[in-house]
Amino acid sequence: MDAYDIFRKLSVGAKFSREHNPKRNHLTPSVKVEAEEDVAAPNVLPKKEEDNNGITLLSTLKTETKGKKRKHSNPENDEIKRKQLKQEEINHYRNVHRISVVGKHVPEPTRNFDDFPVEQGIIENLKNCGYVEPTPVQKQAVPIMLEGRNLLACAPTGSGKTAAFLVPLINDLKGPKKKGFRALILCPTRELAKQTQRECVRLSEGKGFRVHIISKINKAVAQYGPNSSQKFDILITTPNRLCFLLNQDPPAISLTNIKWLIIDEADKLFETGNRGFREQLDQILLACTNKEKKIAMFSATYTPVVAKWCVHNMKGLIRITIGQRNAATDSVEQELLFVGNEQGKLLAFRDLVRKGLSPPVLVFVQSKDRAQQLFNELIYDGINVDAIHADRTQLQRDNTVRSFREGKIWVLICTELMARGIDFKGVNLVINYDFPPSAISYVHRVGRAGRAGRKGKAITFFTIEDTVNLRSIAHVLKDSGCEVPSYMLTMKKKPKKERKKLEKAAPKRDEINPRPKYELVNKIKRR
Ligand SMILES: Nc1ncnc2c1ncn2[C@@H]1O[C@H](COP(=O)(O)OP(=O)(O)OP(=O)(O)O)[C@@H](O)[C@H]1O
Repeated sequence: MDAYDIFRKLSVGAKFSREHNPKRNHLTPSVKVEAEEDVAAPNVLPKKEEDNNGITLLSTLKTETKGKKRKHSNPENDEIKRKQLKQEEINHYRNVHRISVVGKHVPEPTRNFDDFPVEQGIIENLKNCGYVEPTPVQKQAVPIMLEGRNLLACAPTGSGKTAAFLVPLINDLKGPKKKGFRALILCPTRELAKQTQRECVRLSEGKGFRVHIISKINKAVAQYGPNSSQKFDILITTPNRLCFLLNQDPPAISLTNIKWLIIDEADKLFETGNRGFREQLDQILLACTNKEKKIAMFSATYTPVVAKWCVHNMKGLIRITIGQRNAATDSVEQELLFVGNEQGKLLAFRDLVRKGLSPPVLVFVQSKDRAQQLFNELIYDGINVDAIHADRTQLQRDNTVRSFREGKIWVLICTELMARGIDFKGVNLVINYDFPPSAISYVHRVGRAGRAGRKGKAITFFTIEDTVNLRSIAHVLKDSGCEVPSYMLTMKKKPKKERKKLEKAAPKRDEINPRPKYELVNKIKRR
């Protein structure tokens, strides 16, 4: 009996199925070799996708499964395979943290603070701030800036963008030098500049940097002028103040040694007209003559004009976006409340107070006058309230911000001045008493609550006159997972001209509870 006979005897009654024999697939050499070779073949190198600007989309790595097959793996193929697996792992990590990148040779995101290739002292400072893990924008922006790359970063409000640019900047400047300013951080408001200065001092503790903010113009003219000792390192300022110094004859400040130019709230600084800073920005850019300088732009909102400028003017640019572009932070519960008319707003506000407000609360109005009018109303309701706007002196503004931070003021009425960047910890509620002038403004305003992962709430009053932007703002709410009536989403889109008009000038509104003049005067006097 040969082997064949033995097999037949043993297998009587047994059925063999090609499909259900697991060993077959496992052992069939052709299948196994094919799979291995497809991955290792040279034609599976990351497929480059050129976007409109000729930039490579690295996060869209694809694996081609068809192509030339090689019978034997070699070290070169193994290296390609290793690189590809690594890239897939990086892509996965980015997806988990909702990081998208556009650019060539984008460095991989850093997982933990201890992995940041920066001086240990800076890591200690981060930990001393109570930060446990880098936020997504920090994970990706820090390694990019550490490689000295130009960057445009868009990440939600309250997601830690300030530390994302300060950490690499502090590390790169190494220590104090007598070379004049080597880093310039531009912010749209003085309040934001002060806040950034505080964070910079905290994160650079132990380094001995001189972190300046232009507060008194006259003092600055003497301090930074041609006869200065150049003992400066980092300048944080608003464009207007800086341009004032640049416009002196001779210029009262030199930006020739600027190595890092950081533009915070970039889309605001790129706005034209009297509400924006475009002209000033152009002048500042011209004054930063160092050819080696790097530029990093940050904002919670994205506008095409900024992206276009960056693509054309920033060599080797990398763009990063965290989450969905121009979306409100998802840690804020948002509500749109129809209040009929101006009187309805005051009633609705008082109703909220009656039901119980949990401070701190920020209330946005569209103008200085209306901030004062609302203040005049609320102060007599026994609410611990104050107002901040451009007509108040610098000292008053500083005191108000401090009192609000310290919890001495519970309700702070403010204008668009405070919409961007200001980090009041633990703001529980934002009330848009006056409807925001645009969806972008809405995103920034509601972003004063729900910062650094905390929860918050935003209520936006609207009247029959606020329909121009209702649809786009309703979409922002919907995109961040909040409920909105379907009619708002399907409303007819208003012409761009009307929307632009609103961005430039606030609509006319009835005074907040007009009263006989003598009564108002008495109230203000008693303040
Ligand atoms: N890694 C971190 N872990 C925890 N908290 C952090 C971390 N990084 C920053 N923060 C805190 O998060 C808060 C928001 O940070 P930051 O002001 O930088 O936000 P932002 O992204 O610039 O917001 P905006 O767009 O409104 O300007 C701050 O209170 C900051 O101290």
